[in-house]
Amino acid sequence: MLSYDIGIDLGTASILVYIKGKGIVLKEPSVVAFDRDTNEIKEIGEEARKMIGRTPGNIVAIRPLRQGVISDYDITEKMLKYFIKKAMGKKTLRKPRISVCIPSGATEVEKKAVEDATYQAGAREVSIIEEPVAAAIGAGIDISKACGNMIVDIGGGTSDVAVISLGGTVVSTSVKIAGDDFDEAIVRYMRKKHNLLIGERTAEEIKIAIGSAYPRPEMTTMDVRGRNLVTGLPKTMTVTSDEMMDALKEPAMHIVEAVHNVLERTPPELAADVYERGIVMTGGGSLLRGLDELIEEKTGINTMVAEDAMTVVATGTGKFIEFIHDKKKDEYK
Ligand SMILES: Nc1ncnc2c1ncn2[C@@H]1O[C@H](COP(=O)(O)OP(=O)(O)OP(=O)(O)O)[C@@H](O)[C@H]1O
Repeated sequence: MLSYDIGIDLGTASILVYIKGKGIVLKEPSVVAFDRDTNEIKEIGEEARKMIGRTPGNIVAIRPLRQGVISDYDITEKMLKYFIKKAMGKKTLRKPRISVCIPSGATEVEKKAVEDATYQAGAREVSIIEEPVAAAIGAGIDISKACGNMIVDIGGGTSDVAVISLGGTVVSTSVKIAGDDFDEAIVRYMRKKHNLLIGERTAEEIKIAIGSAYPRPEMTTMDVRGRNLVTGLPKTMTVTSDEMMDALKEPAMHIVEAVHNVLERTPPELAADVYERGIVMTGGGSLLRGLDELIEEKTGINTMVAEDAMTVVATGTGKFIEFIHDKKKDEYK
């Protein structure tokens, strides 16, 4: 019978769906637009995102997940249902097995809420996986061994740092400093240093184009348009990658501190494994230029960014189903 194994990366910013044998089939913003008067859902995902700031008063666009955890249960359930249906298409005969990943800091109550919502959304079997474990599987690390691996997963709203071994998290921390904070730091820098007001979208563009956390061999520049706070008029000015390094220093160092904090609490044997095997970075935020070099310099541990850093969590979540089934088979042997 036609059935699917599905992995869902339930992110604050976006939802990714992985189907075994097909790869990533869906990537959409985790946004829902609904009518406040009738409680009726108007749009979900990309269409809902387009409605932000453009809706009449009674229609509101919300992100039902905050820091990767359900803040509005009913809406999350409907959103999950919608994405699962959209990802699977029409030809399914049997309910899918679904694994969903949640941040390592989530509570039991939050875990249960995600699990219930997924069952309600039409799953035959649900497994909940912690984000760093999913990231490790997605990055191709064999997590079934008694060997320490460090994952630094930097998303939009949260960064998870974890040492995992034998399929579970041994030590971890979750900090609310990630990709979006880099954007905010750039907005603040431009206002303070240049009296230029820029939006967060522009800040993100600057970050991706010339942002850096570590000195580059050559300086790059970018023309930035904003509003001069003194005259109130539009203004274009050139910013350099060196300036952006200055702007991003503080949030980047927060992430380094989180890595230090986890290393300090890691049992010696596992710490030795991490020193030997290196640190693997995942998530969109890890794509900031030089962040790997900064972590490497400050910890003395070889650090690399995983291939397809933005999709490894979703891929790993999907592959987790095979992992737990293999594990169950081993237990019955
Ligand atoms: N090339 C790039 N350089 C720097 N940052 C990038 C790049 N591409 C994407 N990002 C940043 O990655 C972040 C989004 O990452 P991701 O999609 O992994 O987050 P998420 O999983 O939705 O969030 P969370 O894990 O917090 O729930 C955004 O802040 C975005 O600006």
